[in-house]
Amino acid sequence: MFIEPNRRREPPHLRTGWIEVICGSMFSGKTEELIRRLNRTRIAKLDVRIFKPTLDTRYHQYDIVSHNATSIPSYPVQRAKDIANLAAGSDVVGIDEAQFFDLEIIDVCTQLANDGKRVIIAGLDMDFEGKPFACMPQLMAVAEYVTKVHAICVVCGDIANYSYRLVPSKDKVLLGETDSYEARCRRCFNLGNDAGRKEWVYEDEGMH
Ligand SMILES: Nc1ncnc2c1ncn2[C@@H]1O[C@H](COP(=O)(O)OP(=O)(O)O)[C@@H](O)[C@H]1O
Ligand SMILES: Cc1cn([C@H]2C[C@H](O)[C@@H](COP(=O)(O)O)O2)c(=O)[nH]c1=O
Ligand SMILES: [Zn+2]
Repeated sequence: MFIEPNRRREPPHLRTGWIEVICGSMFSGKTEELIRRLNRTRIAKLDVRIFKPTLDTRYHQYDIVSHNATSIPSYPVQRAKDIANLAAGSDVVGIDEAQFFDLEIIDVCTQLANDGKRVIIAGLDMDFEGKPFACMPQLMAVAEYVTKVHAICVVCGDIANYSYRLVPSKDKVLLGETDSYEARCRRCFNLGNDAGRKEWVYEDEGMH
């Protein structure tokens, strides 16, 4: 589990910010982990501002909602630079679905951290083809802390690192959930449609 650095007692002129990236495949718990960290900052009575791209309307227009139905209110914004203005005066900035923001999000997060804020940003590290997704590699490079979380492969039960697309679209951006994506391990992702569903044979016992 990520343990937060405790730097609250620094006087404001000495306060340094930092960037935390939470990344992984779909269903890996990125949003749950983001919400967990943000809730703790609210308990600490810090001024927290939370953002998501307007594009992400899957579960709710305003709230950030996990696949497990935990949620937290957010400001939907169209462009990364909108965050810079709306975050003025805050202590902590939370951002979900980072992969959908324009590349300016890297400079925006850097400036917020330079201004002494804690920036917690979650996003998909890879797209449906297993390629790095938009701003995510650069964000991981400039972050102080990177947490990679994993889902469970729905084909074989191993640790899943990939988001396998079940529908034929080749568009980079295609919103969806279990209707259009599966969490898969490396092997089952590479096998594609040939990946067989789990059917264990215990040789010792001759059981299925
Ligand atoms: N294949 C899976 N592996 C792990 N969790 C899954 C899977 N499918 C659904 N879930 C659910 O998704 C939750 C994580 O959701 P969420 O935090 O929204 O993930 P992410 O933001 O990474 O897509 C888990 O707690 C679990 O209830
Ligand atoms: C792999 C992949 C995903 N998407 C979309 C699908 C979902 O709407 C989000 C990811 O949400 P999550 O909180 O991580 O589950 O991204 C996409 O547009 N393109 C892709 O390649
Ligand atoms: Zn697998």
